[in-house]
Amino acid sequence: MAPRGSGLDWRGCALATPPGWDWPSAGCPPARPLDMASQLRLRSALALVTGAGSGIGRAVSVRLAKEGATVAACDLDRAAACETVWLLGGQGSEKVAPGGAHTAFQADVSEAGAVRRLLEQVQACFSRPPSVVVSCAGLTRDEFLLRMSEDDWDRVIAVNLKGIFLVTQAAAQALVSSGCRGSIINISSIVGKVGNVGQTNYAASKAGVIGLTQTAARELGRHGIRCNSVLPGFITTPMTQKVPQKVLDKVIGMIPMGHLGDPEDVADAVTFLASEDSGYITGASVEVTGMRPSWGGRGQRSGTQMIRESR
Ligand SMILES: CCCCCCCCCCCCC[C@@H](O)CC(=O)SCCNC(=O)CCNC(=O)[C@H](O)C(C)(C)COP(=O)(O)OP(=O)(O)OC[C@H]1O[C@@H](n2cnc3c(N)ncnc32)[C@H](O)[C@@H]1OP(=O)(O)O
Ligand SMILES: NC(=O)c1ccc[n+]([C@@H]2O[C@H](COP(=O)([O-])OP(=O)(O)OC[C@H]3O[C@@H](n4cnc5c(N)ncnc54)[C@H](O)[C@@H]3O)[C@@H](O)[C@H]2O)c1
Repeated sequence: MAPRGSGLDWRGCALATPPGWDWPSAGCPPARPLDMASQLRLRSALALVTGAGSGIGRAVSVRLAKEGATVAACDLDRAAACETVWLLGGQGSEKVAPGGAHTAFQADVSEAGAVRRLLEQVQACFSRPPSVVVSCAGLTRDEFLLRMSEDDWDRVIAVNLKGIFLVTQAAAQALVSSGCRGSIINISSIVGKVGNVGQTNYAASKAGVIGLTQTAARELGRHGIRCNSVLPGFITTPMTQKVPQKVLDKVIGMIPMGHLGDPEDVADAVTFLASEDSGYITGASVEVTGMRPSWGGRGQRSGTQMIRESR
């Protein structure tokens, strides 16, 4: 165990501290004024975020921490997860986050043993299961169907679909055995609903996430565990930076709001679903696309618009 005040967590990862914060002399970062604490929707929640090292997962981690959650930031890339914990600033000190400091974890979500160990480590670190679980870990291996390799199919299904099965199952088992309520949010994609050229593997994985989450919602509701999917459209992250510009130009032309979304737009929807503000919502698929649902449905608001109006 790293010495208290060393600025390092139990694994030796950098604890969330503001740049230049000198732990030994400065003590813990100042606690928030009480009135702000009372406004925090996720005060005392422990949130496990996979894919927390980049893009949407990093934005989700930052947003949940701002709402008072303690974040267990997991990624295949340990250094990236540690960087996210660092970015969470001093909000993770024990003074402010009752559940303990934000902490980084490394795991490959497509491996059952790694996911089992991840949940064991999180519970050992915080003495409780995560009550909020957000699966953002994912990847693309785009190619036309006529040319797609079996390996490209297998890897995308293993991470994007099996990974969410493993994390959802392990988290639900921990919550049910401890009698705790929870909110599980799985990041799918609008592609899982409408398909996309060059993405038979990815679209299948994301469609599977929707069906998995709807079924989990039916089974886990009796345990007080809600399960919902978020379906982002094109969001500006490293994942979309690989898309040929001519394709981006085509798709942007179809987006009524005329621009790609930001990771923070997705984090808004995730935070709503993580909090009691969505206490009677489960099995839902919230689209965050800058478009009307189904890419042009008439007279409906997008998920982002609904979230913003609910504030
Ligand atoms: C009314 C219903 C509308 C439905 C619209 C659906 C839009 C979906 C938007 C997706 C939002 C969510 C994405 C999110 O989940 C995160 C990601 O998945 S980001 C990655 C998204 N990936 C793609 O969109 C695939 C992009 N394409 C490629 O990577 C390559 O084209 C590839 C498939 C690898 C093939 O490469 P290759 O060099 O062999 O061919 P070209 O790139 O030259 O492409 C040949 C022609 O095909 C056109 N093309 C390719 N992909 C798309 C596409 N996704 N949508 C439309 N057209 C596409 C490309 O423009 C070329 O056309 P042309 O010959 O006219 O130049
Ligand atoms: N960016 C978009 O336009 C968009 C749209 C819809 C859905 N999504 C989904 O949102 C999620 C996050 O995407 P992003 O755009 O932030 O991508 P990103 O590439 O920026 O981040 C993905 C993160 O997942 C991690 N990861 C990959 N494989 C992993 C594994 N096996 N185990 C653990 N971690 C792993 C990566 O290291 C990375 O940090 C993905 O599931 C993606 O499919 C993205």
